[in-house]
Amino acid sequence: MKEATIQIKDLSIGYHSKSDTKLVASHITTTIYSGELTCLLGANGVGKSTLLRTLSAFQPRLSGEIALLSRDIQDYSDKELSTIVGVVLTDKCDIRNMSVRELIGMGRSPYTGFWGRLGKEDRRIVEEAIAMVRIESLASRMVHTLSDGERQKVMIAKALAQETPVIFLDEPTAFLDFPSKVEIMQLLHHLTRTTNKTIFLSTHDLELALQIADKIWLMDKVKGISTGTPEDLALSGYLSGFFARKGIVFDMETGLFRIDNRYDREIRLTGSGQKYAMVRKALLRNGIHAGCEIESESRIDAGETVESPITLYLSGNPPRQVASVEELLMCLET
Ligand SMILES: Nc1ncnc2c1ncn2[C@@H]1O[C@H](COP(=O)(O)OP(=O)(O)OP(=O)(O)O)[C@@H](O)[C@H]1O
Repeated sequence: MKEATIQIKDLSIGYHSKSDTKLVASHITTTIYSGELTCLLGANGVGKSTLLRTLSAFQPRLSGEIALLSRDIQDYSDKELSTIVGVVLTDKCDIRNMSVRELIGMGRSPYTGFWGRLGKEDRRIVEEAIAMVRIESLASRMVHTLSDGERQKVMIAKALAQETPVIFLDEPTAFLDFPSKVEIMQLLHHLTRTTNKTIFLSTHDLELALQIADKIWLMDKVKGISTGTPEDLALSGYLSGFFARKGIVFDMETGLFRIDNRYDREIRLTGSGQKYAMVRKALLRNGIHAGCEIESESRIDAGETVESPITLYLSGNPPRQVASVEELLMCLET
């Protein structure tokens, strides 16, 4: 059953220095639920990391309330918090002389003590975390030899080994290649479903978040934080307004953003299926709007199957068959 894990009321976040206070965001009132993957989106510098660090008690709030499992987060001891909240930050840690398995084992320290020895059950949990993130091949490597993406996966496994009901992650997909981004987001989503964990992460991977997250938080300097399912945010117009820029359009049919390529030419395109779609895409990428609805003297026939040739009917020229999209684009250039 979904529960309100973290309740935030009129929260202000930012930084105190000797001379003044830098307010990053204020009047944040919202709730994070268990069994859900919540993704925090927002432009560079808007305050995502500051919010994550404040929610995980790594830095003090300026004002307002943060209740974790119905108790003010300030009232928890560090030890208590380490069994409830696991945090994965983007900061690169300079860890030397430690293997991946040992580092993930440190996720067990809330239960064993910092230098504590891992028992049989702890070791089983570590292996389980390694298997969940699919990094068996890295387990015996030394941490300082890993790539950024590999290290990111290891830090996620460490958080999983910590077995906390709440996990905060600051840009967990930042250094990952596309398949790994999808894999990690799906894994985190799956975990919320199977273990009822509360997972809250910041990301710039908009498309992935819109397709995988249960809830989206849009953070904006002027509008503050808007929250909801990706679909409700789309229907209310928040999403399209949030990322409104020249050249980006929000497609209500797919609920995703797409690049609005500008075009200065139009051409009739016939054919069907995948080949038609790919030829149309390539032409638009090159400033030519093509489609079966367009009336023009020249025409391109993309054929009916992937194997069919593409035929170019340029006015005043005999029909010309081309074998690839690349060749078609070259013909249109000349
Ligand atoms: N220690 C600090 N002291 C003062 N200001 C800070 C500190 N750390 C960050 N800031 C400022 O707070 C604001 C929010 O920064 P934050 O790192 O939270 O943004 P972000 O949304 O995570 O950005 P990005 O997407 O680029 O990672 C920025 O203006 C940043 O310069």
